Amino acid sequence: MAADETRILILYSGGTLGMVRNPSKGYVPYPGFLTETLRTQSRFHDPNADSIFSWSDTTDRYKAWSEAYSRPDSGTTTPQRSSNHEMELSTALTSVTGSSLSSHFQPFGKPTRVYSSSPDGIYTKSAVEHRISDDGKRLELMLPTMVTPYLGDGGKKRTRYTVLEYDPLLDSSNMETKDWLRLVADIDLNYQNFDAFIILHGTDTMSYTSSALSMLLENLGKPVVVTGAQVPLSELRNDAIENVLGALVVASTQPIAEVTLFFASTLYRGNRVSKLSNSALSAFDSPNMPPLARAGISIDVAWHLVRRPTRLAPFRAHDALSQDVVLLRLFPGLQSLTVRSFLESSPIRGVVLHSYGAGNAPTRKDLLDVLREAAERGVVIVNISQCIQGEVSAIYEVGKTLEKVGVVAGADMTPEAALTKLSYLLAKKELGPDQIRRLMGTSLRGELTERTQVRNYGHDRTGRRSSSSSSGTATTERRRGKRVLGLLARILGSSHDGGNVEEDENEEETLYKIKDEADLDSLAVEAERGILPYLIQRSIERNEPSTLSSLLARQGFLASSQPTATPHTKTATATASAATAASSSSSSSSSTELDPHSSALHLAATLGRLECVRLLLQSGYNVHLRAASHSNHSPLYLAAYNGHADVVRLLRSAGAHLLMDERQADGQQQQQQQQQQQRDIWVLASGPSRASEDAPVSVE
Ligand SMILES: NC(=O)C[C@H](N)C(=O)O
Repeated sequence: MAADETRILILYSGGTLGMVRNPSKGYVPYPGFLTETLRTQSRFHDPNADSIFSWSDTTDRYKAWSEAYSRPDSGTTTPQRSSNHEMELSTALTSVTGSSLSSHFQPFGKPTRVYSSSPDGIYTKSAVEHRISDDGKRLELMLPTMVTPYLGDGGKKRTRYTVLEYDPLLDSSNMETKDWLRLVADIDLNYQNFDAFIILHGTDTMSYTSSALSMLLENLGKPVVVTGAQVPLSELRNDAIENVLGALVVASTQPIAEVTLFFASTLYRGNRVSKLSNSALSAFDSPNMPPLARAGISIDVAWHLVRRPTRLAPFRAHDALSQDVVLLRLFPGLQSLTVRSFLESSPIRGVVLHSYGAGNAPTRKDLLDVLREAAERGVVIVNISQCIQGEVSAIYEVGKTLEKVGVVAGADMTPEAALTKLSYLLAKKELGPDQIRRLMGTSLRGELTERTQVRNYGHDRTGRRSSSSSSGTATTERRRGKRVLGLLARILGSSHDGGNVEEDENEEETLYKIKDEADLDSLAVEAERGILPYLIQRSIERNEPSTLSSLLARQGFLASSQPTATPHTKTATATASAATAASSSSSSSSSTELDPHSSALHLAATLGRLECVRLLLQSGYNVHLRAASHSNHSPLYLAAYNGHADVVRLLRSAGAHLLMDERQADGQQQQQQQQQQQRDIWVLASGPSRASEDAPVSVE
């Protein structure tokens, strides 16, 4: 596979988007329909890059295409409709195998290897070959691929994808816990061979699935985008095309290594969404957190909200969920007897309690006694609010009473996130109820806003800059800003190597005689915006980890306190418009964001700067990305190619693996590199990297 292609695996579990109307049963998912629809539309599949989509980037190219393809004998983009439908269909079908219509039915692209964790649960009709593995546990398929027209990056990249279609396809109301585990197992089996994953899913339980997947996929280094539609592809007017195409583009072009949900031009964190409408095309919202991105005229990503793994740990797919969990919604008049029999009649180990308002419940002793007894038996009870927006904060006495009987606050989690997180934690045998209670109030995958987070990041939950939080750190930040300017002067002005510039504050003060503090603030930030990437590069070249460390800290702060470009939530109408107003004055692509396309890690890997590589990984630089400036290679390949075994080892411990085309290239490389030492490094770079199974639950 070429390095200019992003490779995506689509796991198609079902849902409205691929349904066809059955006269007696209503909409039903129909095997093969979705893949065929995508294959026959050139915006989704353009194997020879000869569709109008690949040739309309300039007028000259369109003219050339038009002259070649619009001659009277060249056919049209859709089959002509005749008055006789039967005849038209049979003519079209004959033509598929013949020649005249073949341009409308593009052949599939070259097949690729895909694994399925469920040997009996796959639609194999379009597979070129398939066989059950010797241990009977998985299905190995050669699946044909589809490839988009060239997109983004100046038209030099395109996306090659393949669809692994589940059988039976499910209306998502029929999804169960085992189906989530299956999706996770399939991502795990195919993790190294693809750059990103898309899950096509019904909307009804999509937010449960995206929440569960976010918990089960730990230290994720690649995008996993869940999407679906309200209106199926089989309808002329539908939202499936926009959603699938949008998910493909976002997954291919934005290195957001999280489980996300893309719907109606909006990308949400997967564990922050709920389905709020069954009639609007914009069916989802993320009431307690702004979206991660909006696909408007351009794709605006709120990079300061995007999570990046900062632990040196490989990707890990978890394979267990507890089903002993329930949702319990309070309502006026709820009888304690009902709750008691509910809690005692089944093997319940976890309860998500839907309380009122800011986490309030009746203070009736009989009801509280039932909850206390359950908590004492080890049942973990988590309090979240019935309100769509807001958090549980125990500001009223009635709320505090719940805490006293052992109910823990679930902050601003959605019911879907709270339930699936509880189910994930209860499946961990090594965790006792108290540990689970503590973890339920801690952010594992960005599913809740921790109070300290609000203070540290200087944003409230609608994404506005929080003024109260920023003032406390202003002085420190001003000092750090000056320090960076000092570093800048030192690096640019001096030819001597090394030296710990960071500690030398007096010298910096003399370098910068500041007259007007307010001017300095904006000047310093502007200067840093422009110069930080360059300084980072220079500190790597000069192998100065301590300088790099302070530059990265500064970059991290500026990225997290980015005042805006934050796409707002729909539910927070009032505050959202304030957020939009605040954001309108600033650019959405400020370079103070941690540049996701930066090649700093590639440079450090190439030069063998071990400590710099470690610092970059701990600052959230993605271990899998290719860099155009480094022949489209991953950091791991560059470290191996340049013979830096220690860096290879470090990258492997952070989950790096050679990309598909690099694995093919490494064989040739080994042949050229005769020395034993060089051969060893490629073995090191391509060996298996698995997270240890008994690693403790991590708070990322
Ligand atoms: N729009 C949809 O996909 C709804 C469908 N019932 C499902 O969840 O599968």
